[in-house]
Amino acid sequence: MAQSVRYLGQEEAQRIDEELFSEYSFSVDQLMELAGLSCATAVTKAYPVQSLLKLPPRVLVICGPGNNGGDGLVCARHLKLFGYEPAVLYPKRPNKQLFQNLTTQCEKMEISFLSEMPEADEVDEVYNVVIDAIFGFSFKGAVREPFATILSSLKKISVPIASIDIPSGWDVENGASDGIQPDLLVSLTAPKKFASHFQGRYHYLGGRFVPPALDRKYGLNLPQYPGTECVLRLN
Ligand SMILES: NC(=O)C1=CN([C@@H]2O[C@H](COP(=O)(O)OP(=O)(O)OC[C@H]3O[C@@H](n4cnc5c(N)ncnc54)[C@H](OP(=O)(O)O)[C@@H]3O)[C@@H](O)[C@H]2O)[C@@H](O)CC1
Ligand SMILES: [K+]
Repeated sequence: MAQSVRYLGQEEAQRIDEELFSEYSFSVDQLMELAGLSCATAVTKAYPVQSLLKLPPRVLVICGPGNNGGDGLVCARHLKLFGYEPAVLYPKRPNKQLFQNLTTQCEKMEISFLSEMPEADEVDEVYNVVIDAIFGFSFKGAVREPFATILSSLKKISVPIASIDIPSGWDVENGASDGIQPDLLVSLTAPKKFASHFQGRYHYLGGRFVPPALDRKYGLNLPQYPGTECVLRLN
C-alpha cells in the first residue's frame, strides 16, 4: 500500500521553502502564482459559483503581511477570472515590489479593496466564502493587531472560511482548539502537523511544483495529482 503524505513541522516547512528558492532556483513570484492558483481552484471545486446563494457571488479575501497574504492576492485575481466577485482586505502591506505588483494586478482586475473589516453580520449577509490568507507557516506567538480583532470577528461568522496553508492563528504544529474553524484547507507543498486537528469538510493539497528529489529528500510521499489538476483532495 502507498504510504500517506507526511505532515511537516514548522521548521521543516520553512527549510523546504528556502530550498525551493536556493537549490531549485524558483522565484517567489513563480511559486506564489501556482500556490494562489491552487487555492482559487480548490475554492471553485468546494463552492462552485453556480451553487452560491448570495448574488453577486462575493468572496471576502483577507490578506496578511507575509507570503501567505501574497497567495491570497493571487487567489483573488484567479477567483475574479473564474467568475467570483472578490473583495480584498489588506490592512498591513509590506513595502516590497512583489506585493505592490500583486496589489496593482488586483486593482486592474477591478477587484475592490476594503478599508476596514466588515462587521460579522455584514460578512454573513454579503459574502459567500471568506478566504483566510492572513498567516502561513511563519506564524508564531500571540496574534498582534489588527489581526487579533479580525480573527475574533472570523470566529463569529457563519459563512465558510477557506484557509490557505494554515488556519490563521493556529499553532503550525499543535493547532488551536479555540481558533477559527475553516471549512476548507488548502495545504501547500505538503500538510503541516496541525492538519491532523483539521475538522472541516474539505482538505486539498496544492502547490504542484515539488521536484522529485525534494520529495525524496524529505520523504514527503506526495500523492500523484490526477491529470493536469493543480489540486488533489485529501479528504
Ligand atoms: N513552499 C511553499 O509551500 C510556498 C509557500 N508559500 C506561502 O508562503 C507562506 C509562508 O510565508 P512567510 O514565510 O512569508 O510567512 P507568513 O506565515 O505568511 O507570515 C509571516 C508574517 O506574519 C507576521 N506574523 C507572524 N506571527 C505573527 C503574530 N503572532 N501576530 C501578527 N503577525 C504575525 C510577520 O510579521 P512581522 O513579524 O514581520 O510583523 C510576517 O510578516 C506559506 O504558508 C504559504 O502560504 C507560497 O507563497 C510559495 C511557496
Ligand atoms: K492562512
